[in-house]
Amino acid sequence: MAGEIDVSVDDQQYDRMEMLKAFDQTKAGVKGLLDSGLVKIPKIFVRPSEELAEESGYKHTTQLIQVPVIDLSDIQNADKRKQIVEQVRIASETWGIFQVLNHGISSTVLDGMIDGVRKFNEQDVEEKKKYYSRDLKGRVGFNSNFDLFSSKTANWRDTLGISFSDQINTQELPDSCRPIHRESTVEYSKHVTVLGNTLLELLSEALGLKPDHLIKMECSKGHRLSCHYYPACPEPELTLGATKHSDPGFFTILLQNQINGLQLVSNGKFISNQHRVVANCIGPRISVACFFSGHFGEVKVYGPIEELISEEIPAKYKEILLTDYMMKFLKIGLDDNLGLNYYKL
Ligand SMILES: O=C(O)CCC(=O)C(=O)O
Ligand SMILES: [Fe+2]
Repeated sequence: MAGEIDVSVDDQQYDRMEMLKAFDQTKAGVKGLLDSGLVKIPKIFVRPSEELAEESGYKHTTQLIQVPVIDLSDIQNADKRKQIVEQVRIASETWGIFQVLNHGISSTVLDGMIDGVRKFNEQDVEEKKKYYSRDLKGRVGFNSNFDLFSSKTANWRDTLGISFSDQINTQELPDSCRPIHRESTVEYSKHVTVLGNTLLELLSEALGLKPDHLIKMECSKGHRLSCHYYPACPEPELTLGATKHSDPGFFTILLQNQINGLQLVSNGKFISNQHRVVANCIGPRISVACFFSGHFGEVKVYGPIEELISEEIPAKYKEILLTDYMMKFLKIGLDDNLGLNYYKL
């Protein structure tokens, strides 16, 4: 139990590393802290007020911002598709994020996934602990803060990561998927792969490429579901659910329950949106980020697409080995992580 190890705030004897280790050793995550009855958040979660301030460029969730919304119905109709591709181009150039409607995934499948994440996190803690792991290459692993020991401040969330290869075979999945309701996760993964390929076609067209260009580059070859659980926080004004970062990988499809929390900053052809998640006094907020990032250990080299380079628009990024890029991202952790910017020419 989290309560057995003292991770409470103590200004006199604050040893951050010891506190991080103690927290990690509970294997019960942030939810475990909350269940132990704490009313003040441990210091490892407390952020400097400047970082938390609205002035840091974020729109506060109470000022609801409207990201571009793109309706995918009638996508096979040539005229409608042209309009959709144009919307995707504009949204990707200016926001780096958009919401999709009529994406073809039923609410039964979406709710099943969210419900599975909730049940996993709210099951008997001893059962959940069996999945606690810091092996970032593992197929299935639960932990609190993958970057716990490299980040400046811990995030108020727990995450179950599940990696899928392109061919999903239920039987091939380890038994450890059971607690998160293997069937609903597999079902969600299948649907999100179809949607991912649809989006890759639209993104290819929006870049002026053949529809199958990005799919042929194997941008949707594998994906990892990061199933986040943001427990209600007793002092949400002192911490964050997730530090400001932009995602690794080619693109991300995000599913979330009814509780808001995602905040955006828009920067400057298709941008990688920087975002962070606030902590809430209500909860849990549950989200599932599906990262289309190829496989870990992939020896494939990626660089700017030839068709998109010219004398006027020279290559802006170096060629990279996918595995090196992903390992670098994970080593740095979320804090202000700008992903591809480290590979600018
Ligand atoms: O929970 C969210 O809304 C966002 C999660 C996220 O940014 C991530 O997993 O990279
Ligand atoms: Fe993210």
